[in-house]
Amino acid sequence: MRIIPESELIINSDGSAFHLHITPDQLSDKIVMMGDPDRVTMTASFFDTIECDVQSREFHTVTGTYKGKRITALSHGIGTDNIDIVVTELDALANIDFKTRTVKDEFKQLTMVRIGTSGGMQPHCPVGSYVVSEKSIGFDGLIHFYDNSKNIREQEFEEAFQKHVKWSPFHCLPYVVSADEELVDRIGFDMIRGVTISATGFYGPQGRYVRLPLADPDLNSKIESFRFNDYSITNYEMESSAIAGLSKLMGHKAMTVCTIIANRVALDSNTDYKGSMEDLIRTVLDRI
Ligand SMILES: O=P(O)(O)O[C@H]1O[C@H](CO)[C@@H](O)[C@H]1O
Ligand SMILES: O=c1cc[nH]c(=O)[nH]1
Repeated sequence: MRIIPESELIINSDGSAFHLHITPDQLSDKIVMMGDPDRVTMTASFFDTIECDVQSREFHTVTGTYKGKRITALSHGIGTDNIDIVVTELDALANIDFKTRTVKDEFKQLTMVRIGTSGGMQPHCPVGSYVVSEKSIGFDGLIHFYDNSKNIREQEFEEAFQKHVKWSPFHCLPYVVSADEELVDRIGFDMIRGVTISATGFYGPQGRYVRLPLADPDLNSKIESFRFNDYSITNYEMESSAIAGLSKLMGHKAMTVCTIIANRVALDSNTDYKGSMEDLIRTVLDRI
């Protein structure tokens, strides 16, 4: 049996995972995750009991109970590079024996729902709407570092997308992955379903022109007009592709749902989204 070296999986002296700083017993198998550490505080304010509250860098974790369910809420910060850390450490907390550094005989499946903010790319995703990422397109390239990614990637969709937008050879190959179907049906049954791009930045990589001119100023209009079967691209955010991809490779269930805070077609935005976020968090907590 492989013993995972200390350098590959760093465990702190208190027995916690290197970045998340939580111990295996502090993790529930039902997890809600979000970029903003303060959103974890908001989520925990809906809990009936709090078991632990741990803060380390941008990773804020609270485990507690909500209507009798044990749930962990945690912040992952911004970007798919953080998701590599978070999902790998969550999986390790659940499936690796930290004492023997070996993979446990029995697999524990985690359920992860990301509750985020996002920019709408279609008129039917206005500010304030909730969009479930039925599929995600990763502009980030993270999944290509792992073996077997071709088993979970939707290559016809990827090829059609690259052709339509005339994808630059300077970028990583975009990958398409689906969220967990059962989870999407259970949690997002009354929400807008769509295809979400996980971008590698908020400005240029999402086609925002502030001061630096864009390499391809027409990319967003090509993204808006792209169709594959009945799918159109609905929104931009920065993590769902890696969450869906890594979870699928590891055997966990995951999905992302976002409240739309800017619409790139209507050119409007709303920074006062606390109420809409609170409603979305409560809905996910009720349904997870
Ligand atoms: O509101 P969160 O969950 O952070 O999600 C979105 O907001 C951040 C950018 O402002 C990115 O993390 C993006 O994915
Ligand atoms: O436009 C947006 C809004 C929130 N988060 C993003 O990544 N993009």
